[in-house]
Amino acid sequence: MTAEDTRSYDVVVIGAGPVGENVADRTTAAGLSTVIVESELVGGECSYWACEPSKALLRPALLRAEVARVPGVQAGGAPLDVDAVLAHRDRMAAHWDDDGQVEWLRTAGVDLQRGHGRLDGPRRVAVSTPGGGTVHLLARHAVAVCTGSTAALPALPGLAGLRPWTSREATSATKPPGRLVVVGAGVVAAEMATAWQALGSQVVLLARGNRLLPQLEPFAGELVAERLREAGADLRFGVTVSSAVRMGGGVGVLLSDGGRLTADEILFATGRAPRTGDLGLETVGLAPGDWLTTDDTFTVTAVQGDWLYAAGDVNRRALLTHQGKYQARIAGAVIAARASGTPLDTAPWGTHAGTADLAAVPQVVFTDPEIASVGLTTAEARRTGRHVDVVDYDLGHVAGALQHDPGYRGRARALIDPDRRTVVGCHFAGPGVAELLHSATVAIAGEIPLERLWHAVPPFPTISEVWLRLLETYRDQRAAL
Ligand SMILES: Cc1cc2nc3c(=O)[nH]c(=O)nc-3n(C[C@H](O)[C@H](O)[C@H](O)COP(=O)(O)OP(=O)(O)OC[C@H]3O[C@@H](n4cnc5c(N)ncnc54)[C@H](O)[C@@H]3O)c2cc1C
Ligand SMILES: NC(=O)c1ccc[n+]([C@@H]2O[C@H](COP(=O)([O-])OP(=O)(O)OC[C@H]3O[C@@H](n4cnc5c(N)ncnc54)[C@H](O)[C@@H]3O)[C@@H](O)[C@H]2O)c1
Repeated sequence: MTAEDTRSYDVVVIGAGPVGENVADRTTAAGLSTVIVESELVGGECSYWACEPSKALLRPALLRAEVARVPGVQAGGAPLDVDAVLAHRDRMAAHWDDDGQVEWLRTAGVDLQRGHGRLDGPRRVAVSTPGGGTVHLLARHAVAVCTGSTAALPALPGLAGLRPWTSREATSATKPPGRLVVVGAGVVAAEMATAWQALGSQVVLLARGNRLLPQLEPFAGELVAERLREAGADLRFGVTVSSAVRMGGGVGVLLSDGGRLTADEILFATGRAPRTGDLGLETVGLAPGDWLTTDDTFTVTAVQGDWLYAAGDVNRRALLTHQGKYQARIAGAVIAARASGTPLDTAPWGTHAGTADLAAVPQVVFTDPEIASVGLTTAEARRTGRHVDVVDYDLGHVAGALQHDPGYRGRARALIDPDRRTVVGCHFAGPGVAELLHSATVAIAGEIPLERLWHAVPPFPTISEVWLRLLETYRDQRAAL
Protein backbone atom coordinates (compact mmCIF):
# COMPACT_ATOMS: atom_id res chain seq x y z
CA MET A 1 0.00 0.00 0.00
CA THR A 2 1.61 3.32 -1.07
CA ALA A 3 1.03 6.66 0.67
CA GLU A 4 -0.81 8.07 -2.37
CA ASP A 5 -3.27 5.18 -2.27
CA THR A 6 -4.44 5.83 1.27
CA ARG A 7 -6.47 8.81 2.49
CA SER A 8 -8.13 9.51 5.82
CA TYR A 9 -11.47 11.28 6.26
CA ASP A 10 -13.85 11.76 9.15
CA VAL A 11 -16.64 10.14 7.11
CA VAL A 12 -16.71 7.83 4.08
CA VAL A 13 -20.03 7.49 2.26
CA ILE A 14 -20.46 4.62 -0.24
CA GLY A 15 -23.01 5.43 -2.95
CA ALA A 16 -23.81 8.90 -4.30
CA GLY A 17 -27.53 8.48 -4.88
CA PRO A 18 -29.93 11.00 -3.32
CA VAL A 19 -29.39 9.43 0.09
CA GLY A 20 -25.58 9.29 0.06
CA GLU A 21 -25.46 12.87 -1.21
CA ASN A 22 -27.60 14.00 1.73
CA VAL A 23 -25.56 12.14 4.36
CA ALA A 24 -22.40 13.70 2.91
CA ASP A 25 -23.99 17.16 2.83
CA ARG A 26 -24.98 16.96 6.49
CA THR A 27 -21.66 15.63 7.76
CA THR A 28 -19.72 18.19 5.71
CA ALA A 29 -21.98 20.97 7.02
CA ALA A 30 -21.14 19.76 10.54
CA GLY A 31 -17.45 20.32 9.83
CA LEU A 32 -16.51 16.66 9.23
CA SER A 33 -14.27 15.94 6.23
CA THR A 34 -16.28 13.64 3.95
CA VAL A 35 -15.61 11.63 0.82
CA ILE A 36 -18.33 9.97 -1.26
CA VAL A 37 -17.64 6.92 -3.45
CA GLU A 38 -19.66 6.35 -6.63
CA SER A 39 -19.32 3.54 -9.17
CA GLU A 40 -21.78 4.85 -11.78
CA LEU A 41 -23.44 8.28 -11.93
CA VAL A 42 -23.58 10.80 -9.09
CA GLY A 43 -27.31 11.19 -8.42
CA GLY A 44 -28.07 7.46 -8.31
CA GLU A 45 -30.98 5.41 -9.55
CA CYS A 46 -33.53 8.11 -8.74
CA SER A 47 -32.04 10.72 -11.09
CA TYR A 48 -31.38 8.54 -14.14
CA TRP A 49 -33.43 5.31 -14.07
CA ALA A 50 -36.22 5.77 -11.52
CA CYS A 51 -38.12 8.78 -10.12
CA GLU A 52 -37.04 11.49 -12.57
CA PRO A 53 -37.38 9.72 -15.94
CA SER A 54 -40.47 7.75 -14.87
CA LYS A 55 -42.33 10.86 -13.73
CA ALA A 56 -41.29 12.65 -16.92
CA LEU A 57 -42.91 9.84 -18.94
CA LEU A 58 -46.00 9.82 -16.73
CA ARG A 59 -46.81 13.52 -16.43
CA PRO A 60 -47.87 13.91 -20.11
CA ALA A 61 -49.78 10.62 -19.92
CA LEU A 62 -51.73 11.65 -16.80
CA LEU A 63 -52.38 15.17 -18.03
CA ARG A 64 -53.69 13.85 -21.34
CA ALA A 65 -56.03 11.45 -19.55
CA GLU A 66 -57.32 14.22 -17.27
CA VAL A 67 -57.73 16.76 -20.04
CA ALA A 68 -59.75 14.26 -22.06
CA ARG A 69 -62.30 14.20 -19.21
CA VAL A 70 -62.68 17.98 -18.81
CA PRO A 71 -65.41 19.43 -21.05
CA GLY A 72 -64.44 21.87 -23.75
CA VAL A 73 -60.73 21.12 -23.96
CA GLN A 74 -60.38 20.44 -27.66
CA ALA A 75 -56.99 18.68 -27.63
CA GLY A 76 -58.23 16.23 -25.01
CA GLY A 77 -58.19 12.99 -26.96
CA ALA A 78 -55.12 13.67 -29.11
CA PRO A 79 -52.36 11.06 -28.98
CA LEU A 80 -49.13 11.96 -27.23
CA ASP A 81 -46.23 13.32 -29.26
CA VAL A 82 -43.93 10.41 -28.42
CA ASP A 83 -40.71 12.06 -29.60
CA ALA A 84 -41.45 15.17 -27.54
CA VAL A 85 -42.23 13.11 -24.43
CA LEU A 86 -39.04 11.07 -24.80
CA ALA A 87 -36.99 14.25 -25.37
CA HIS A 88 -38.54 15.71 -22.20
CA ARG A 89 -37.68 12.48 -20.35
CA ASP A 90 -34.08 12.73 -21.59
CA ARG A 91 -33.79 16.28 -20.27
CA MET A 92 -35.27 15.28 -16.89
CA ALA A 93 -32.67 12.49 -16.69
CA ALA A 94 -29.98 15.10 -17.46
CA HIS A 95 -29.12 13.05 -20.58
CA TRP A 96 -27.51 10.50 -18.17
CA ASP A 97 -24.71 12.98 -17.49
CA ASP A 98 -23.82 13.76 -13.87
CA ASP A 99 -21.82 16.98 -14.36
CA GLY A 100 -24.49 19.03 -12.56
CA GLN A 101 -24.52 16.76 -9.52
CA VAL A 102 -20.72 16.56 -9.42
CA GLU A 103 -20.65 20.35 -9.35
CA TRP A 104 -23.17 20.31 -6.48
CA LEU A 105 -20.88 17.99 -4.48
CA ARG A 106 -18.00 20.38 -5.12
CA THR A 107 -19.94 23.42 -3.87
CA ALA A 108 -21.11 21.44 -0.82
CA GLY A 109 -17.45 20.69 -0.01
CA VAL A 110 -17.72 16.90 -0.43
CA ASP A 111 -14.83 15.01 -2.08
CA LEU A 112 -15.80 12.53 -4.80
CA GLN A 113 -13.97 9.25 -5.35
CA ARG A 114 -15.11 7.43 -8.46
CA GLY A 115 -15.03 3.63 -8.38
CA HIS A 116 -16.54 0.59 -6.71
CA GLY A 117 -16.31 0.75 -2.92
CA ARG A 118 -16.01 -2.28 -0.63
CA LEU A 119 -15.73 -2.46 3.13
CA ASP A 120 -12.29 -3.70 4.10
CA GLY A 121 -12.64 -4.26 7.82
CA PRO A 122 -13.82 -1.77 10.46
CA ARG A 123 -13.73 1.89 9.34
CA ARG A 124 -11.93 1.00 6.08
CA VAL A 125 -13.15 1.16 2.48
CA ALA A 126 -11.20 -0.04 -0.56
CA VAL A 127 -12.19 1.55 -3.85
CA SER A 128 -11.44 -0.12 -7.20
CA THR A 129 -11.02 2.89 -9.44
CA PRO A 130 -11.99 3.14 -13.13
CA GLY A 131 -8.27 3.30 -13.98
CA GLY A 132 -7.69 -0.14 -12.46
CA GLY A 133 -6.07 1.05 -9.22
CA THR A 134 -7.18 0.79 -5.61
CA VAL A 135 -7.69 3.69 -3.21
CA HIS A 136 -7.86 2.93 0.50
CA LEU A 137 -10.11 5.24 2.50
CA LEU A 138 -9.85 5.29 6.29
CA ALA A 139 -12.78 6.70 8.26
CA ARG A 140 -12.08 8.34 11.63
CA HIS A 141 -15.75 8.40 12.66
CA ALA A 142 -18.15 6.70 10.27
CA VAL A 143 -18.79 4.74 7.10
CA ALA A 144 -22.28 5.24 5.68
CA VAL A 145 -23.53 2.62 3.21
CA CYS A 146 -26.02 4.20 0.80
CA THR A 147 -25.72 1.78 -2.12
CA GLY A 148 -29.44 1.54 -2.85
CA SER A 149 -31.18 -1.37 -4.54
CA THR A 150 -31.37 -3.07 -7.90
CA ALA A 151 -34.16 -4.89 -9.74
CA ALA A 152 -34.86 -8.37 -8.34
CA LEU A 153 -35.58 -10.87 -11.12
CA PRO A 154 -37.42 -14.17 -10.72
CA ALA A 155 -35.35 -17.36 -11.05
CA LEU A 156 -36.50 -18.34 -14.54
CA PRO A 157 -34.57 -20.69 -16.80
CA GLY A 158 -32.59 -18.88 -19.53
CA LEU A 159 -32.99 -15.42 -18.03
CA ALA A 160 -29.64 -14.13 -19.32
CA GLY A 161 -30.54 -14.94 -22.93
CA LEU A 162 -33.97 -13.36 -22.51
CA ARG A 163 -32.49 -9.89 -21.89
CA PRO A 164 -35.67 -8.66 -20.17
CA TRP A 165 -36.40 -5.05 -19.35
CA THR A 166 -35.97 -4.01 -15.73
CA SER A 167 -36.91 -0.59 -14.36
CA ARG A 168 -33.73 0.74 -16.00
CA GLU A 169 -34.84 -0.09 -19.56
CA ALA A 170 -38.46 0.83 -18.77
CA THR A 171 -37.37 4.35 -17.84
CA SER A 172 -34.71 4.89 -20.51
CA ALA A 173 -36.07 3.12 -23.64
CA THR A 174 -35.78 5.15 -26.82
CA LYS A 175 -39.03 3.97 -28.43
CA PRO A 176 -42.26 2.33 -27.28
CA PRO A 177 -42.30 -1.43 -27.89
CA GLY A 178 -45.29 -2.51 -29.99
CA ARG A 179 -46.33 -5.11 -27.37
CA LEU A 180 -45.00 -4.96 -23.82
CA VAL A 181 -45.56 -7.67 -21.21
CA VAL A 182 -45.29 -6.25 -17.68
CA VAL A 183 -44.74 -8.82 -14.93
CA GLY A 184 -45.67 -7.62 -11.42
CA ALA A 185 -48.42 -5.64 -9.75
CA GLY A 186 -46.48 -3.20 -7.60
CA VAL A 187 -45.67 0.45 -8.08
CA VAL A 188 -43.17 0.04 -10.93
CA ALA A 189 -45.54 -2.28 -12.83
CA ALA A 190 -48.54 0.03 -12.42
CA GLU A 191 -46.63 3.20 -13.32
CA MET A 192 -44.73 1.75 -16.29
CA ALA A 193 -47.86 0.04 -17.67
CA THR A 194 -49.61 3.43 -17.49
CA ALA A 195 -46.76 5.26 -19.21
CA TRP A 196 -46.07 2.84 -22.07
CA GLN A 197 -49.75 2.16 -22.79
CA ALA A 198 -50.21 5.94 -23.15
CA LEU A 199 -47.13 6.14 -25.38
CA GLY A 200 -48.63 3.65 -27.82
CA SER A 201 -47.55 0.20 -26.61
CA GLN A 202 -50.10 -2.58 -26.19
CA VAL A 203 -49.47 -3.55 -22.57
CA VAL A 204 -50.30 -6.96 -21.11
CA LEU A 205 -49.83 -6.90 -17.33
CA LEU A 206 -49.43 -10.19 -15.47
CA ALA A 207 -50.19 -10.08 -11.74
CA ARG A 208 -49.67 -13.24 -9.72
CA GLY A 209 -52.09 -12.02 -7.04
CA ASN A 210 -55.66 -10.84 -7.43
CA ARG A 211 -55.08 -7.08 -7.54
CA LEU A 212 -52.81 -4.20 -8.43
CA LEU A 213 -50.82 -2.30 -5.79
CA PRO A 214 -51.32 -4.97 -3.12
CA GLN A 215 -49.43 -2.97 -0.47
CA LEU A 216 -52.04 -0.23 -0.57
CA GLU A 217 -55.75 0.01 0.27
CA PRO A 218 -57.71 -2.25 -2.14
CA PHE A 219 -59.62 0.66 -3.71
CA ALA A 220 -56.32 2.09 -5.02
CA GLY A 221 -55.55 -0.92 -7.20
CA GLU A 222 -59.19 -1.26 -8.27
CA LEU A 223 -59.39 2.31 -9.58
CA VAL A 224 -56.01 2.07 -11.35
CA ALA A 225 -56.99 -1.25 -12.95
CA GLU A 226 -60.27 0.28 -14.16
CA ARG A 227 -58.49 3.20 -15.83
CA LEU A 228 -55.71 1.04 -17.28
CA ARG A 229 -58.31 -1.21 -18.90
CA GLU A 230 -60.16 1.83 -20.26
CA ALA A 231 -56.84 2.95 -21.75
CA GLY A 232 -56.62 -0.40 -23.58
CA ALA A 233 -54.23 -2.40 -21.37
CA ASP A 234 -54.84 -6.12 -20.94
CA LEU A 235 -54.65 -6.96 -17.20
CA ARG A 236 -54.48 -10.58 -16.14
CA PHE A 237 -54.63 -11.67 -12.49
CA GLY A 238 -53.60 -14.91 -10.81
CA VAL A 239 -51.06 -15.68 -13.50
CA THR A 240 -47.33 -15.39 -13.95
CA VAL A 241 -44.50 -16.40 -16.27
CA SER A 242 -43.35 -20.03 -16.32
CA SER A 243 -40.70 -19.45 -18.97
CA ALA A 244 -39.78 -16.88 -21.57
CA VAL A 245 -37.35 -16.87 -24.49
CA ARG A 246 -36.07 -14.24 -26.86
CA MET A 247 -36.80 -15.23 -30.44
CA GLY A 248 -36.15 -13.10 -33.50
CA GLY A 249 -37.00 -9.52 -32.64
CA GLY A 250 -39.25 -10.34 -29.69
CA VAL A 251 -40.03 -12.63 -26.78
CA GLY A 252 -42.20 -15.71 -26.42
CA VAL A 253 -43.80 -16.19 -23.01
CA LEU A 254 -45.31 -19.33 -21.49
CA LEU A 255 -47.77 -18.50 -18.71
CA SER A 256 -48.45 -20.43 -15.50
CA ASP A 257 -52.01 -21.10 -16.71
CA GLY A 258 -50.70 -22.75 -19.90
CA GLY A 259 -51.37 -19.71 -22.09
CA ARG A 260 -48.80 -18.21 -24.44
CA LEU A 261 -47.95 -14.65 -25.38
CA THR A 262 -45.59 -13.01 -27.83
CA ALA A 263 -44.33 -9.49 -27.32
CA ASP A 264 -41.56 -7.12 -28.32
CA GLU A 265 -40.30 -6.69 -24.76
CA ILE A 266 -40.93 -8.12 -21.31
CA LEU A 267 -40.51 -5.99 -18.18
CA PHE A 268 -39.91 -7.64 -14.83
CA ALA A 269 -41.19 -5.24 -12.17
CA THR A 270 -40.88 -7.86 -9.48
CA GLY A 271 -39.35 -5.96 -6.57
CA ARG A 272 -35.89 -4.90 -5.44
CA ALA A 273 -32.73 -6.48 -4.01
CA PRO A 274 -30.08 -4.65 -1.93
CA ARG A 275 -26.82 -3.64 -3.65
CA THR A 276 -24.70 -5.38 -1.06
CA GLY A 277 -23.53 -8.49 -2.94
CA ASP A 278 -20.05 -7.12 -3.66
CA LEU A 279 -19.62 -4.68 -0.78
CA GLY A 280 -17.12 -6.49 1.46
CA LEU A 281 -19.78 -7.14 4.11
CA GLU A 282 -17.97 -10.36 5.05
CA THR A 283 -15.01 -8.25 6.28
CA VAL A 284 -17.19 -6.82 9.07
CA GLY A 285 -19.02 -10.04 9.94
CA LEU A 286 -22.11 -9.56 7.76
CA ALA A 287 -23.47 -11.70 4.94
CA PRO A 288 -23.02 -10.45 1.37
CA GLY A 289 -26.30 -9.75 -0.39
CA ASP A 290 -28.28 -9.01 2.79
CA TRP A 291 -30.33 -5.91 3.51
CA LEU A 292 -28.59 -3.86 6.23
CA THR A 293 -30.75 -3.70 9.34
CA THR A 294 -30.39 -0.54 11.39
CA ASP A 295 -31.91 0.99 14.49
CA ASP A 296 -33.72 4.32 14.37
CA THR A 297 -30.39 6.19 14.34
CA PHE A 298 -29.47 4.32 11.11
CA THR A 299 -26.58 2.56 12.88
CA VAL A 300 -26.17 -1.02 11.60
CA THR A 301 -27.23 -3.08 14.60
CA ALA A 302 -25.14 -6.21 13.95
CA VAL A 303 -21.79 -4.35 13.92
CA GLN A 304 -20.15 -3.19 17.16
CA GLY A 305 -18.69 0.26 17.72
CA ASP A 306 -21.31 2.59 16.25
CA TRP A 307 -19.26 3.38 13.15
CA LEU A 308 -21.28 1.67 10.37
CA TYR A 309 -24.48 3.34 9.14
CA ALA A 310 -26.94 2.39 6.39
CA ALA A 311 -29.52 4.75 4.91
CA GLY A 312 -31.89 4.65 1.95
CA ASP A 313 -33.10 1.62 0.01
CA VAL A 314 -30.28 -0.56 1.35
CA ASN A 315 -31.79 -0.69 4.86
CA ARG A 316 -35.22 -1.70 3.48
CA ARG A 317 -37.13 0.61 5.86
CA ALA A 318 -38.89 2.52 3.05
CA LEU A 319 -37.76 2.32 -0.57
CA LEU A 320 -38.51 5.92 -1.44
CA THR A 321 -36.25 8.85 -2.25
CA HIS A 322 -37.82 11.36 0.14
CA GLN A 323 -37.80 8.87 3.01
CA GLY A 324 -34.17 7.92 2.31
CA LYS A 325 -33.22 11.58 2.34
CA TYR A 326 -35.01 11.98 5.68
CA GLN A 327 -32.94 9.06 6.98
CA ALA A 328 -29.81 10.72 5.56
CA ARG A 329 -30.47 13.98 7.41
CA ILE A 330 -30.88 12.06 10.66
CA ALA A 331 -27.89 9.75 10.06
CA GLY A 332 -25.76 12.83 9.29
CA ALA A 333 -26.87 14.46 12.55
CA VAL A 334 -26.16 11.24 14.50
CA ILE A 335 -22.64 10.94 13.02
CA ALA A 336 -21.93 14.60 13.81
CA ALA A 337 -23.27 14.29 17.38
CA ARG A 338 -21.23 11.17 18.10
CA ALA A 339 -18.11 12.77 16.60
CA SER A 340 -18.43 15.76 18.92
CA GLY A 341 -19.46 13.74 21.96
CA THR A 342 -22.94 15.31 22.08
CA PRO A 343 -25.62 13.03 23.60
CA LEU A 344 -28.20 11.71 21.15
CA ASP A 345 -31.89 12.56 21.35
CA THR A 346 -33.37 9.20 20.37
CA ALA A 347 -36.83 9.57 21.92
CA PRO A 348 -39.65 9.09 19.37
CA TRP A 349 -39.69 12.12 17.05
CA GLY A 350 -36.35 13.22 18.55
CA THR A 351 -33.60 14.86 16.46
CA HIS A 352 -31.74 11.55 16.18
CA ALA A 353 -34.61 9.08 15.61
CA GLY A 354 -36.17 8.15 12.27
CA THR A 355 -39.63 7.80 13.81
CA ALA A 356 -41.43 8.80 10.61
CA ASP A 357 -40.19 5.57 8.97
CA LEU A 358 -42.45 3.72 11.39
CA ALA A 359 -45.41 6.09 11.61
CA ALA A 360 -45.72 8.35 8.60
CA VAL A 361 -44.18 7.25 5.28
CA PRO A 362 -45.86 9.16 2.44
CA GLN A 363 -45.99 7.72 -1.06
CA VAL A 364 -47.54 8.92 -4.29
CA VAL A 365 -48.11 6.47 -7.14
CA PHE A 366 -48.26 8.46 -10.36
CA THR A 367 -50.92 6.42 -12.11
CA ASP A 368 -54.33 7.38 -13.49
CA PRO A 369 -55.76 8.10 -11.00
CA GLU A 370 -53.00 9.20 -8.64
CA ILE A 371 -52.70 7.25 -5.42
CA ALA A 372 -51.48 9.06 -2.31
CA SER A 373 -50.96 7.20 0.90
CA VAL A 374 -49.37 7.83 4.30
CA GLY A 375 -49.26 5.95 7.58
CA LEU A 376 -51.06 2.81 8.60
CA THR A 377 -53.18 0.81 6.15
CA THR A 378 -56.17 -1.28 7.22
CA ALA A 379 -54.22 -4.47 6.38
CA GLU A 380 -51.30 -3.38 8.60
CA ALA A 381 -53.69 -2.47 11.41
CA ARG A 382 -55.25 -5.94 11.16
CA ARG A 383 -51.86 -7.67 10.98
CA THR A 384 -50.47 -5.82 14.01
CA GLY A 385 -53.70 -6.03 16.01
CA ARG A 386 -53.94 -2.27 16.25
CA HIS A 387 -57.45 -1.02 16.94
CA VAL A 388 -58.44 1.77 14.54
CA ASP A 389 -61.65 3.33 13.29
CA VAL A 390 -61.92 3.46 9.49
CA VAL A 391 -63.64 6.39 7.76
CA ASP A 392 -64.36 6.30 4.02
CA TYR A 393 -65.54 9.02 1.71
CA ASP A 394 -66.33 9.03 -2.02
CA LEU A 395 -64.18 11.80 -3.49
CA GLY A 396 -66.67 12.04 -6.35
CA HIS A 397 -69.05 13.71 -3.88
CA VAL A 398 -66.67 16.54 -3.02
CA ALA A 399 -67.62 19.82 -4.73
CA GLY A 400 -63.97 20.71 -5.42
CA ALA A 401 -63.37 17.32 -7.03
CA LEU A 402 -66.34 17.83 -9.35
CA GLN A 403 -64.90 21.21 -10.38
CA HIS A 404 -61.66 19.38 -11.13
CA ASP A 405 -63.48 16.85 -13.32
CA PRO A 406 -67.29 16.55 -13.47
CA GLY A 407 -66.97 12.77 -13.78
CA TYR A 408 -64.45 12.55 -10.91
CA ARG A 409 -63.81 9.02 -9.63
CA GLY A 410 -61.90 8.71 -6.37
CA ARG A 411 -61.90 7.53 -2.80
CA ALA A 412 -60.51 8.66 0.54
CA ARG A 413 -59.92 6.67 3.69
CA ALA A 414 -58.72 7.84 7.09
CA LEU A 415 -57.64 5.54 9.91
CA ILE A 416 -58.20 7.03 13.33
CA ASP A 417 -56.85 6.02 16.71
CA PRO A 418 -60.08 6.20 18.75
CA ASP A 419 -58.29 6.57 22.09
CA ARG A 420 -55.82 9.29 21.18
CA ARG A 421 -58.28 10.77 18.64
CA THR A 422 -55.56 11.31 16.04
CA VAL A 423 -55.23 10.28 12.40
CA VAL A 424 -52.79 7.36 11.96
CA GLY A 425 -53.30 6.59 8.27
CA CYS A 426 -54.69 8.46 5.27
CA HIS A 427 -55.19 7.15 1.74
CA PHE A 428 -56.48 8.97 -1.32
CA ALA A 429 -57.12 7.81 -4.88
CA GLY A 430 -58.14 10.30 -7.54
CA PRO A 431 -56.82 12.84 -10.03
CA GLY A 432 -54.88 15.62 -8.30
CA VAL A 433 -54.58 13.97 -4.89
CA ALA A 434 -50.75 13.92 -4.92
CA GLU A 435 -50.53 17.48 -3.67
CA LEU A 436 -53.13 16.73 -0.97
CA LEU A 437 -50.95 14.17 0.72
CA HIS A 438 -48.70 16.44 2.71
CA SER A 439 -51.68 17.72 4.71
CA ALA A 440 -52.22 14.15 5.89
CA THR A 441 -48.52 13.65 6.64
CA VAL A 442 -48.54 16.81 8.78
CA ALA A 443 -51.68 15.61 10.62
CA ILE A 444 -50.08 12.21 11.37
CA ALA A 445 -46.52 13.34 12.20
CA GLY A 446 -47.93 16.24 14.25
CA GLU A 447 -50.39 13.92 16.02
CA ILE A 448 -52.96 16.69 15.64
CA PRO A 449 -56.09 15.92 17.70
CA LEU A 450 -59.35 15.68 15.73
CA GLU A 451 -60.76 18.52 17.85
CA ARG A 452 -58.07 20.81 16.41
CA LEU A 453 -58.41 19.46 12.86
CA TRP A 454 -61.98 20.82 12.82
CA HIS A 455 -60.37 24.26 12.92
CA ALA A 456 -58.23 23.56 9.83
CA VAL A 457 -60.71 24.85 7.25
CA PRO A 458 -60.25 23.52 3.68
CA PRO A 459 -60.89 26.10 0.95
CA PHE A 460 -64.00 25.78 -1.24
CA PRO A 461 -64.13 24.35 -3.88
CA THR A 462 -60.97 22.25 -3.65
CA ILE A 463 -60.37 18.51 -3.34
CA SER A 464 -59.02 19.27 0.19
CA GLU A 465 -62.63 19.62 1.32
CA VAL A 466 -62.48 15.87 1.72
CA TRP A 467 -60.85 16.56 5.10
CA LEU A 468 -64.08 18.18 6.34
CA ARG A 469 -66.18 15.36 4.87
CA LEU A 470 -64.01 12.73 6.61
CA LEU A 471 -64.38 14.55 9.95
CA GLU A 472 -68.15 14.86 9.50
CA THR A 473 -68.48 11.21 8.50
CA TYR A 474 -66.48 10.11 11.54
CA ARG A 475 -68.56 12.33 13.84
CA ASP A 476 -71.78 10.81 12.44
CA GLN A 477 -70.36 7.28 12.60
CA ARG A 478 -69.52 7.75 16.31
CA ALA A 479 -72.89 9.32 17.06
CA ALA A 480 -74.65 6.34 15.50
CA LEU A 481 -72.85 3.87 17.81
C1 LIG B 1 -38.85 2.91 -11.71
C2 LIG B 1 -38.72 3.51 -10.34
C3 LIG B 1 -39.39 4.67 -10.05
C4 LIG B 1 -39.30 5.24 -8.79
N1 LIG B 1 -40.00 6.38 -8.53
C5 LIG B 1 -39.94 6.93 -7.31
C6 LIG B 1 -40.66 8.12 -7.01
O1 LIG B 1 -41.39 8.65 -7.84
N2 LIG B 1 -40.55 8.64 -5.78
C7 LIG B 1 -39.77 8.07 -4.82
O2 LIG B 1 -39.70 8.59 -3.72
N3 LIG B 1 -39.07 6.94 -5.08
C8 LIG B 1 -39.13 6.36 -6.29
N4 LIG B 1 -38.41 5.24 -6.56
C9 LIG B 1 -37.51 4.71 -5.52
C10 LIG B 1 -36.19 5.50 -5.52
O3 LIG B 1 -35.60 5.43 -6.81
C11 LIG B 1 -35.25 4.95 -4.48
O4 LIG B 1 -35.90 4.88 -3.23
C12 LIG B 1 -34.02 5.85 -4.36
O5 LIG B 1 -33.32 5.93 -5.57
C13 LIG B 1 -33.11 5.33 -3.25
O6 LIG B 1 -32.01 6.16 -3.13
P1 LIG B 1 -30.61 5.59 -2.60
O7 LIG B 1 -29.68 6.75 -2.58
O8 LIG B 1 -30.83 4.79 -1.39
O9 LIG B 1 -30.16 4.55 -3.73
P2 LIG B 1 -29.82 4.76 -5.26
O10 LIG B 1 -30.58 5.87 -5.87
O11 LIG B 1 -29.95 3.41 -5.86
O12 LIG B 1 -28.29 5.20 -5.26
C14 LIG B 1 -27.28 4.32 -4.85
C15 LIG B 1 -25.97 4.73 -5.50
O13 LIG B 1 -24.93 3.93 -4.98
C16 LIG B 1 -24.05 3.55 -6.01
N5 LIG B 1 -23.37 2.32 -5.59
C17 LIG B 1 -23.93 1.12 -5.32
N6 LIG B 1 -23.02 0.26 -4.88
C18 LIG B 1 -21.83 0.94 -4.89
C19 LIG B 1 -20.50 0.59 -4.52
N7 LIG B 1 -20.21 -0.61 -4.04
N8 LIG B 1 -19.53 1.53 -4.65
C20 LIG B 1 -19.82 2.75 -5.12
N9 LIG B 1 -21.06 3.15 -5.46
C21 LIG B 1 -22.05 2.25 -5.33
C22 LIG B 1 -24.98 3.36 -7.21
O14 LIG B 1 -24.26 3.43 -8.42
C23 LIG B 1 -25.96 4.51 -7.01
O15 LIG B 1 -25.50 5.68 -7.65
C24 LIG B 1 -38.50 4.63 -7.80
C25 LIG B 1 -37.81 3.44 -8.08
C26 LIG B 1 -37.93 2.88 -9.33
C27 LIG B 1 -37.18 1.61 -9.62
N1 LIG C 1 -43.99 6.59 -7.15
C1 LIG C 1 -43.19 5.98 -6.29
O1 LIG C 1 -43.07 6.36 -5.14
C2 LIG C 1 -42.42 4.78 -6.72
C3 LIG C 1 -42.42 4.39 -8.05
C4 LIG C 1 -41.75 3.24 -8.39
C5 LIG C 1 -41.07 2.52 -7.44
N2 LIG C 1 -41.08 2.93 -6.17
C6 LIG C 1 -40.42 2.12 -5.12
O2 LIG C 1 -39.66 1.12 -5.72
C7 LIG C 1 -39.84 -0.09 -5.02
C8 LIG C 1 -39.85 -1.21 -6.00
O3 LIG C 1 -41.06 -1.25 -6.75
P1 LIG C 1 -41.52 -2.60 -7.45
O4 LIG C 1 -42.83 -2.34 -8.11
O5 LIG C 1 -40.40 -3.16 -8.24
O6 LIG C 1 -41.67 -3.57 -6.21
P2 LIG C 1 -42.94 -3.94 -5.32
O7 LIG C 1 -42.39 -4.72 -4.19
O8 LIG C 1 -43.79 -2.75 -5.07
O9 LIG C 1 -43.81 -4.90 -6.26
C9 LIG C 1 -43.29 -6.10 -6.74
C10 LIG C 1 -44.41 -6.87 -7.39
O10 LIG C 1 -43.86 -7.97 -8.07
C11 LIG C 1 -44.59 -9.15 -7.74
N3 LIG C 1 -43.67 -10.27 -7.89
C12 LIG C 1 -42.55 -10.53 -7.19
N4 LIG C 1 -41.96 -11.65 -7.64
C13 LIG C 1 -42.73 -12.10 -8.67
C14 LIG C 1 -42.65 -13.20 -9.55
N5 LIG C 1 -41.65 -14.06 -9.47
N6 LIG C 1 -43.61 -13.33 -10.47
C15 LIG C 1 -44.62 -12.45 -10.55
N7 LIG C 1 -44.75 -11.39 -9.76
C16 LIG C 1 -43.81 -11.22 -8.82
C17 LIG C 1 -45.07 -8.91 -6.33
O11 LIG C 1 -46.18 -9.71 -6.05
C18 LIG C 1 -45.43 -7.43 -6.40
O12 LIG C 1 -46.70 -7.24 -6.94
C19 LIG C 1 -41.12 0.02 -4.25
O13 LIG C 1 -40.87 -0.36 -2.92
C20 LIG C 1 -41.51 1.44 -4.33
O14 LIG C 1 -41.56 2.04 -3.05
C21 LIG C 1 -41.75 4.03 -5.79
